[in-house]
Amino acid sequence: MSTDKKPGEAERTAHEQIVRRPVQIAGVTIQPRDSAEAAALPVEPLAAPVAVEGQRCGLVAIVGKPNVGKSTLLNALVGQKISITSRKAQTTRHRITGIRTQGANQFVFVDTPGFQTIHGTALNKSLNKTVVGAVGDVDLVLFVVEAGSFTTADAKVLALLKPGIPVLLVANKLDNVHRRGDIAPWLGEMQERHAFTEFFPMSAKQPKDIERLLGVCEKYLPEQAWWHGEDELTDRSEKFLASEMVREKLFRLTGDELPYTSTVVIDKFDEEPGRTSKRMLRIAATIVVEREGHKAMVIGDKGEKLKRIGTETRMELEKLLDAKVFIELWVKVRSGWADDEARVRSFGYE
Ligand SMILES: Nc1nc2c(ncn2[C@@H]2O[C@H](COP(=O)(O)OP(=O)(O)OP(=O)(O)O)[C@@H](O)[C@H]2O)c(=O)[nH]1
Repeated sequence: MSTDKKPGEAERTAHEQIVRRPVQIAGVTIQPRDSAEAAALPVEPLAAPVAVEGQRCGLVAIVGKPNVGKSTLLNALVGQKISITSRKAQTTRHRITGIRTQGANQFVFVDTPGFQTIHGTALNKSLNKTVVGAVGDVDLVLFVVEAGSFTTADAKVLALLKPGIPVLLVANKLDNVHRRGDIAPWLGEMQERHAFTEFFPMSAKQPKDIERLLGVCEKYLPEQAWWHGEDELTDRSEKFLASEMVREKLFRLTGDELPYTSTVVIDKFDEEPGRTSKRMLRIAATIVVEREGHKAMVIGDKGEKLKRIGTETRMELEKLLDAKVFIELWVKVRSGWADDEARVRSFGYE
């Protein structure tokens, strides 16, 4: 065997050397492409990533019934808006990963749609599947409820949690509780319901509470190398974030009249060479509603509402993506899409 080293080869880590042998991942043997010599070596299972000293990294799921503040909490924990929030229940429809790297710790958060208990549509079945998938294999679950309250809808979410995974009870919206003395007996009742590892009364709108919560979550992260780069905020695409942003403005600006079954499809997401150093994005999106009446509601008087949805989305996306954004919005009526499984999938739901 030749001992000649190419320049720089001496600096290779032990982990890189192992990857150059044939390896088995999920039962499949993968041959290295560049070395016939290495291919002759015995096949070895791929070693786990070598932990960089002191690094911790783990998955934290955020679960709870609709409207308890999960997305607000995720955005605050990540320190950037990546999940949409609104006063209207059931705005979160996808599993969203938010990443926060702080000191030696990398928290990978998974936000889930509020568990749907009322309607049995194809859309709601798909949303519930996302929740069950998200809580299966994580290091910690943040079970979010409104402080002082526990309803049947909360109980249904709690019943989904698998034994063996630590669950922290996040009693959110503490700022809405005027009689703080009521919280201690309520926590006692909660203790009876589930073996929560910790109780955390807080407000997702209080930066101090967010820092304290990160401190508590830290000890549940296993010691292992980070999965994401230090600057990464989310694993969702910019296109996805754009559709979520349109959806948020849509719900915020149409108030309670527009049913939550309205959705947004991105038809075009193109990056064009800008004249300055700033990136330039050209986006076209269609808002899909169920009835002609909803379409009129979204367009508004002389197109005023749709124009505002477009302007507010553009302003927020320009900040988030650090780019100049042009956005064009359309509204289409597709009756019964939330009941149609094929259509639910074609709109990007699992
Ligand atoms: N007063 C108060 N309001 C909060 C707090 N956290 C969230 N909210 C509000 O609660 C509402 C719902 O918040 P979201 O973060 O959208 O809730 P969600 O649980 O993600 O909702 P779904 O997407 O329906 O599952 C919004 O109006 C938030 O501003 C809090 O700590 N205090």
